[in-house]
This record gives sequence, structure tokens and C-alpha cells, in this order.
Amino acid sequence: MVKARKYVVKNYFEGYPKREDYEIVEYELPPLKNGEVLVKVEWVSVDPYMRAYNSRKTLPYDQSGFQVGLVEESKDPRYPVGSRIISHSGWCDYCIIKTFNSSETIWDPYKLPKLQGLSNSLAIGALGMPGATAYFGFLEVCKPKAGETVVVSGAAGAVGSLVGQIAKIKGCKVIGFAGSDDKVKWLEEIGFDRAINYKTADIAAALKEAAPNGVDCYFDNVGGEVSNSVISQMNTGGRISVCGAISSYNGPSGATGNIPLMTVLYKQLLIQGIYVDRWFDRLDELIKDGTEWIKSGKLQPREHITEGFENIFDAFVGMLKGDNYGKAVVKL
Ligand SMILES: NC(=O)C1=CN([C@@H]2O[C@H](COP(=O)(O)OP(=O)(O)OC[C@H]3O[C@@H](n4cnc5c(N)ncnc54)[C@H](OP(=O)(O)O)[C@@H]3O)[C@@H](O)[C@H]2O)C=CC1
Ligand SMILES: C/C=C/C(C)=O
Repeated sequence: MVKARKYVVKNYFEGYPKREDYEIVEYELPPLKNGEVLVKVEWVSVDPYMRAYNSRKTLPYDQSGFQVGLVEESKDPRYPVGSRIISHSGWCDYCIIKTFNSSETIWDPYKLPKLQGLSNSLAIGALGMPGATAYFGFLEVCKPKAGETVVVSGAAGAVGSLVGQIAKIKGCKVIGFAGSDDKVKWLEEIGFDRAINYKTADIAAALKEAAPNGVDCYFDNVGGEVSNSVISQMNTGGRISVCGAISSYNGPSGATGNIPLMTVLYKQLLIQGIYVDRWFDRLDELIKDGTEWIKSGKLQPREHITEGFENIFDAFVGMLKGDNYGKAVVKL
């Protein structure tokens, strides 16, 4: 019998999640049935949607989340012992994964892609769900052209830092918004033309100065005041990919600001919400371009690594508060 631990959410969060909103439950895993694998979890992801979706859940619930697991026992020949599996089985150290519906959506289990010697953790970061969000959500919706000006909010995070670098690969001028001077410095080091600390700058004035000819594409991770300023400075025919609204997740609900609709009208802007699921059947395109770009040094996916099962909660809240540069992951 294998003893496992998992995080169970007991409460609806108020403001930032608190440790007492979670309980770590220890339990014995039952024997494997056909179509199941037992995995030792190696990497766990902490993501903003875990905060955003809490109010829609029925309590108590097991904390979901992407993870990389090593198969230690298998009753599915597609996943032999020693192979690795990506699943959305959450914050646990061991678990049994049902593999019967694998690879139908990004939330179903799938085999660790071939990463050509890159860290397996990238499969839940730049070469997994956040990477697909950045790659497809930016290229398919913003349709950037070389020479255009692209603005990214949440620019130093998992999705945003990839969007900005992909925009540079595509020949765009890139401006990022992030929450500290040190993040601004890092973004400029990895190739952003300008980065702006949204906590201290006069947002509209700083953007006007950085993008005197206006903004063509906006990849929005945060919503709120930053987005209102960016949208107000967009050029005719501009494209906006609405990826997330983290500025509202931990605060009063609906605090997403006021979109300047008359600008949307006059400038004939295209605003599209994106949900990463829709591109899951094209993950191989991300893996191909992403591994190539990373290996050639064109794309530098930074990871913010926390160690230890006991520290997953702290990594989660740290990410929500902006501790992370790039993708926040936990190594078990
Ligand atoms: N639509 C989809 O399919 C998907 C959407 N998302 C969304 O994309 C966004 C980014 O996710 P991800 O890259 O994983 O997370 P990040 O790695 O960007 O981490 C979250 C970041 O949000 C920033 N932040 C926190 N509070 C605020 C605030 N009040 N205003 C502005 N920024 C804030 C912090 O950076 P800082 O220091 O700069 O404040 C923090 O580092 C989220 O909104 C998420 O919900 C993610 C994946 C898929
Ligand atoms: C899949 C993730 C969605 C959000 C809103 O973060």
C-alpha cells in the first residue's frame, strides 16, 4: 500500500488564500485497476486559475493543477513503468491516474512530450499549458506583423514573459508591464524594448512615451487600469487577446475597470477572449517551435522553483503576490 498526501480546499477564499483554507490529507492509495497508473509526482504547477475558479467549486475539493509524474506501477501498456505522464491530478505527492480518456483535452493525462534534454518541468510551463496559452493566444489572435508595437501586461510572469519573447522573435517592438523595478530590468535584459513598473509609473504617460506611434497588439493578462490605458492608446485595427484578469482575482469581484468602448468602436479594435483548451490538439506545434527556440537561445523560459510538498501553498500565494519571475513551479 502506498501512502499519499494531497491538498484539499476547505473554504471559499477571501482575498489572498490562507493556509487554513487548505488541509493536507494523508491516505492510503487502493490497488491499481486496469487503465490506471501509480505515479510519484515530481513537479507541480501553481497557477492563477486556482484562485480564480475557487468560487465556482463545491467544497471541499482536491486542489487540481498540472503535474509531471513518474510512473511507478502501471496497468496501461501505453504508460510503462519508468515513463512520465503529464496530468491535471493536482497538489499531491503520489496519486493514481485514470488513463482511459488520455489526450482528449489538455486537462486529460498525456505522455511527457520529447523535450530533447530540456527540463521536464517545462512540460507544465513554457512547453505545456502556459506555453500554449502564450504561443497560440498571441499568434492566432493578435496576428502580429514585424515592426508592429506589442504590449504585454503581466509581462514577467509565465505567460507574459513568453508572449513578449515570441513577439521579439516575430520582429515586433515589445513593451511590458510588470510589478517591480527588478522585473523591469530582467525584461529589458531578455530583449523587451521597454518595460514599465505599473505600481510606480504614471501608466498612460509612460506608455505614450514608450509607444509614441500607438499600440497594434495587446496581450492582456491582468485587466484593470493597465488595460484601460493600453486600449486607449491602440491604433486603428488593433488586436487584443484577453487572456486573464489577475488584478481582480484577489480583490473585490468585478474590479476589472472600464473598457473604453468608444475607442474600441472608433479604432475598430478586435477584442477576443482566449481559453487555452481550444489549441490542445496543436500542442505538437508549440513543442516543435518552443524546443527549437529554447535550444537556440531565442526563447529563455525562466522558472521560479520552490522545493517541497509542504511549500506548495506558499509558492501559490507567492505567485499571486508577484514573487515569481517566469513560471512558478514546485519540485517535490
Ligand atoms: N485564458 C487562458 O487559457 C489562460 C489564462 N491565464 C491567465 O494569464 C494570466 C497570467 O497567468 P500566469 O502567467 O500563469 O501567471 P504569472 O506567472 O503571470 O503570475 C501571476 C502574476 O500576476 C501579477 N499580478 C498579481 N496581482 C496583480 C495585479 N493586481 N495587477 C497586475 N498584475 C498582478 C504578478 O506579477 P507582478 O509582479 O507583475 O504584479 C504575478 O507574478 C492570469 O491572468 C491567468 O489567469 C493563464 C493560463 C491560461
Ligand atoms: C486555463 C486558465 C484560465 C485562467 C483564467 O487562468
